Amino acid sequence: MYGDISAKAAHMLSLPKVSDFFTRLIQRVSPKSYQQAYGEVYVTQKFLENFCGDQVRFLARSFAVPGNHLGQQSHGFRWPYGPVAIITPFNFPLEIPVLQLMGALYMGNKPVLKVDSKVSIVMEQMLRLLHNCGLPVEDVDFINSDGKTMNKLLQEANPRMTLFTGSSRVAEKLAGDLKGKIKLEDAGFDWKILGPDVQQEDYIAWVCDQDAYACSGQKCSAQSLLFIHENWSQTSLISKLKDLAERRKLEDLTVGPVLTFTTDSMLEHVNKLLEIPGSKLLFGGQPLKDHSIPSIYGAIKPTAVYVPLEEIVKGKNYELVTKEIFGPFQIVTDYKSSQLPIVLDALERMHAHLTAAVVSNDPLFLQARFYVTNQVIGNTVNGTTYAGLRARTTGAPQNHWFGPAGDPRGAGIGTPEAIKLVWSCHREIIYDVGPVPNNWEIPPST
Ligand SMILES: NC(=O)c1ccc[n+]([C@@H]2O[C@H](COP(=O)([O-])OP(=O)(O)OC[C@H]3O[C@@H](n4cnc5c(N)ncnc54)[C@H](O)[C@@H]3O)[C@@H](O)[C@H]2O)c1
Repeated sequence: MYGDISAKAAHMLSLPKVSDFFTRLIQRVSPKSYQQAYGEVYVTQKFLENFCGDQVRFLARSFAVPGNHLGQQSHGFRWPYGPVAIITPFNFPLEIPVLQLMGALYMGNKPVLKVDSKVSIVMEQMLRLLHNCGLPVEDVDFINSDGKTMNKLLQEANPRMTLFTGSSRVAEKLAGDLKGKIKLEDAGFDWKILGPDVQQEDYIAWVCDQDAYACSGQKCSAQSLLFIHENWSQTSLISKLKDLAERRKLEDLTVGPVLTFTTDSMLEHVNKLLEIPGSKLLFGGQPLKDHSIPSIYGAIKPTAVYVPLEEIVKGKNYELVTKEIFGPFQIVTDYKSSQLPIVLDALERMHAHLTAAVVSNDPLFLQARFYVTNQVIGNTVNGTTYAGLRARTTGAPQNHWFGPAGDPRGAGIGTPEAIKLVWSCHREIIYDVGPVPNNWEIPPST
């Protein structure tokens, strides 16, 4: 049934009239450019296409292992949790709730869904579309509430599993309140390393701009810290980055309102960083002008602050530098080859290992081998890591696993592996039907 629902819903979302409706609805509540909002609709549609036909059935593929005697065999099953909850943030009003909701349903659960109330109209409309495509109305409960009310509901209803996507603060609170019966997709302080091989400067500057500033930096995968190898100092990468950032404008929402930080709080953060010795403002650092964005939201120009590497790793600065600012903001630093171990130490100390990019086509730089201690991939743990010249931190489509690593509570989104991991548990049924051998006698007690 869910294969059929997915096929119909994928078809509906492929109709220009419908995809345009959802794109514009997303834009109304989560300010981003048309292209970025459309990206959500597109990924959602492709995800639904992936689970048409028998693909939902195949998600629950089981296996059997021969037993010790005739009639015995063990079967491993992916088993649903039953009553589950899904909590999702404001920044992806369609993609995150649809992908997680359908994953929960595909694996046979009964979910209650709570989307951030600022943006939940998008999912309300999408549920109507899904009902129209055959989703039985009793299969999903949809609640609109604030966080406090949802917290109470979870504690009273006691779902067997809750999937939380949002800030680390709420994630940790819920992990305690729900006694660990939770999977998390929480904050990202995502980094990118430009390796020693300098090439394709324009392309790499463009990807950096998109990663840091698209959706005004309000993606959990947004580039927050950029490490640039000293070989790039001969290039005009920074000035290109500045030019690209300055192209962004409020009129088309290529930069726009920040929903969870005010202008003052972001500028105060910039000023605190500028007190660190050797740091400097590369560009931005000013409020947006000529707008009517209410002051409870933030509105700043795309901003980059340079902080020297040796200052970043100092105890007193580290926490400040690695604070997630959910807005158009990034830290930039540089490093020499001999300083790679310091870079790796800075990455290791981060608490949220979500996305990362290692921009290099030098395989020895990318890979770690046990006798080379300072290479990147083998020394880091981020769940979604892009490696190679075209590496990015954002843009993970439905065909890439997206989620943190290194935390047993870490969830994933999008792929069959993510769905099976998050929305089902392993159950083994050992069939042992006999026959009991004809000559069997009661053995001595053991
Ligand atoms: N890892 C990921 O996949 C991912 C994806 C998107 C966003 N994020 C993170 O989300 C954050 C931004 O989103 P946000 O500001 O909406 O996050 P948030 O934590 O404030 O809210 C997330 C959701 O939790 C609800 N909530 C808040 N308090 C709650 C409580 N006590 N009990 C139950 N529910 C509660 C909110 O109403 C909302 O629906 C950033 O930190 C970002 O990195 C992570």
